[in-house]
Parts: sequence; structure tokens; C-alpha cells
Amino acid sequence: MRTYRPHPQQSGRAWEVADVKVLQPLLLAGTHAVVTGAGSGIGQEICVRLVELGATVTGIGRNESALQRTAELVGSEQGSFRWFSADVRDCAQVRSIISEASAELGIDLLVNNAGGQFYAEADQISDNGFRAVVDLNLNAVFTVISEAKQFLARRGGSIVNISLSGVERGSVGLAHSLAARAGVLAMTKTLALEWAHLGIRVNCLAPGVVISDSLPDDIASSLRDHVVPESVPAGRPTPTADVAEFVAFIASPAGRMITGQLLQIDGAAHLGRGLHMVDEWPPAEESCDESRR
Ligand SMILES: CCC/C=C/C(=O)SCCNC(=O)CCNC(=O)[C@H](O)C(C)(C)COP(=O)([O-])OP(=O)([O-])OC[C@H]1O[C@@H](n2cnc3c(N)ncnc32)[C@H](O)[C@@H]1OP(=O)([O-])[O-]
Ligand SMILES: NC(=O)C1=CN([C@@H]2O[C@H](COP(=O)(O)OP(=O)(O)OC[C@H]3O[C@@H](n4cnc5c(N)ncnc54)[C@H](OP(=O)(O)O)[C@@H]3O)[C@@H](O)[C@H]2O)C=CC1
Repeated sequence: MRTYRPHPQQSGRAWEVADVKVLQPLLLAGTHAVVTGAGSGIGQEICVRLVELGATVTGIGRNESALQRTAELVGSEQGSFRWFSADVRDCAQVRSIISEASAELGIDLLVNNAGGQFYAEADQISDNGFRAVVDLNLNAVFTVISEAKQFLARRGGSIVNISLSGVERGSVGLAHSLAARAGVLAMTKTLALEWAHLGIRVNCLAPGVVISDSLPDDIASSLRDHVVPESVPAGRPTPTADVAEFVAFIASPAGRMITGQLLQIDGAAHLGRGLHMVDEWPPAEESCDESRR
């Protein structure tokens, strides 16, 4: 197994503290963004950065205290943050929140970030387990987008769907999640075509491995110790700040011709062996032998 290490010049303090905040102050002043999964990890960082750039941000998630924490983290000098607690799989509730939050403001940026999955080989995933993950990562994204369309159309807004590196290829332990995200990618390209004349742009942003504070310790260790060195050619995880800055760039006037794209922020992980999330693969008792060929 090849192990990837970061280039020495990129693994020291200079890289760690590099400021990726390259966009102009108040770039997004006067805009309204809706972000799902706003209470932790990537979604929280996106909210903090959008507010810093002057946006009014509406965050949605299930955990009220997590959303309150995001509210405490955002600065108060530029834009503003308010939140609604909801399960994005509850179609009626999420539609009503989006309408209420956007009736006056419209929507300039919608970030479908709420998502996730458990890790299991396909034959360990029950019908209900498959449906639960597809409901969260695909069906809920459709509901949110379809409700938001009328508000995005007012000024020609942008949709960013947070996806997963390798969505076009496959990774062991992620059959349910990658099936859902491949669906989101197809929906992204289709809506980019259908809504281009309304000025609505639709893109997928696919991080590789992101080790945020919200991940359980065992998953964070497995990502840091195995998945990154074995599967990410750049040899390091994707910082949440990089994802947040790219979301803001796509939403900005400089992103006005970017639509229907899958942009992978992953240190070339999508060109590597796959972000395999099952430790032992193939299982010893099923390893390839000549009789199976
Ligand atoms: C490199 C990759 C990097 C990616 C990182 C990230 O995405 S970070 C983001 C990380 N953040 C997140 O992932 C957060 C969001 N994730 C979630 O909320 C959950 O993972 C969810 C999507 C399953 C939804 O949950 P829910 O409340 O709807 O689920 P529920 O409890 O009601 O169960 C439904 C079905 O799933 C079954 N099942 C569950 N676990 C396992 C398992 N390990 N094995 C097998 N099956 C499992 C369970 O048995 C049941 O089926 P059954 O028994 O009825 O046939
Ligand atoms: N971490 C990584 O390595 C990578 C992550 N991603 C994707 O990026 C996105 C953000 O992940 P990350 O920040 O790392 O992980 P988190 O677990 O911190 O973020 C997931 C967010 O989604 C919210 N969420 C989950 N289920 C629901 C639901 N049913 N209704 C409403 N909100 C929900 C959670 O909030 P709450 O529980 O309060 O509802 C949480 O804030 C996810 O789609 C993830 O799959 C993609 C590539 C890599």
C-alpha cells in the first residue's frame, strides 16, 4: 500500500497558518444565504465566513444548542445569523421554514450541507438503512431546492450542494451515500440546464477528508491515521476554511459563469484509491483467489 505524505514545505507551520481568506471584505453584503447543517463542522464554518463577508445567513439543523453555538461564533459587525431547528427530511417543516425565512429577503445562496452516513459494506446495509441515508443526502436536498427555487429566481441565486470526493468513482463502505450523492450530481447538472435562463446556478462542491471537531473520535482517528495517508495524494485533510472560502467564491460575481460543475477540494483524493471507510478490505475470508476469477 502506498502511503502519501505532504511535501515537507507544505507540512510545516507556514502551511498550517496560511490564511485562505482571500475574498474582499463585505463581498456578500446585502445577500441572503440559507445553509443546512449549520450547527457543526463544514456548515458552521461556512456560516461564520458568509456572515464575515456581510451576508445575512439562515441556518437549519436539528440540534438547537449546536445552532446557538454557531450564532455565538459569528461576528456581529458585518452580516447576521439566525437559525431554525428542523430535520431536513421533514418535507412540510423544511418547506415552511424556507418560505418564512425567505419571503422578504429572497435567496442569493443556498448551501445543501446537511448530510452524512454510517459506514458499512453494502451487504451489511438494510433496506431501511439505505433509505435513511438516501432520504438525508438526496431526497431532502430535492425538497429544499424545490422550495427555494422561487426565492432564488428573484435575483438569480446560486445553489451549492456539498458532496463527497470520489462521487463519480466509488469508495468501500459508502454505497448508500455515494448512490445518493451521484443522484445529487445528476440533479445538479439537470437543474443547471433547466434554470440557467432564470440566472440560477447549481454546483456540487466535494470535499475529500475533512477532520472537524464534530466527528466522533474513532472516525477522526481512522481518517487521520489511515484514510488520509493511504488515499489522499496531497497527504493532508481538507480544512473547513478552504471549503467555506470556495462556497463564497462560487456565490460571488466572479462565479457567475460557473454552473453544472463538480468541484473536488480533496488534494487529488478522487484520483487515488478511494476513501475506503471499512478497515479491512477485502475481508480475509473473501480475499481474491484464482477460483473466483
Ligand atoms: C471519507 C468519508 C468522509 C465522510 C464524512 C462525513 O460525511 S462526516 C458527516 C458525519 N455526520 C453524520 O453522519 C451525521 C448524520 N448521520 C446520521 O444522522 C445517520 O448516520 C443516518 C444518516 C443514518 C440517519 O440516521 P437515522 O436516525 O435515520 O437512522 P436510524 O438510527 O433510525 O437508523 C436507520 C437505519 O440505519 C441502520 N444503521 C445505522 N447505523 C448503522 C451501521 N453502522 N451499520 C449498519 N446499519 C446501520 C439502522 O440499523 C437502521 O436500519 P434498520 O435497523 O431499521 O434496518
Ligand atoms: N467530514 C468529511 O470528511 C466530509 C464531509 N462531507 C459532507 O459534508 C457535510 C458536512 O459534514 P461535516 O461538517 O463533516 O459533518 P457534521 O456531522 O459536523 O455535519 C453534518 C451536519 O448536518 C446536520 N444534519 C444531519 N442530519 C440532519 C437532518 N436530518 N436534518 C437537519 N440537519 C441534519 C447535522 O446537524 P444536526 O445533527 O444538528 O442536525 C450537522 O450539523 C455532510 O454532507 C458530509 O457528508 C463530505 C466530504 C467529506
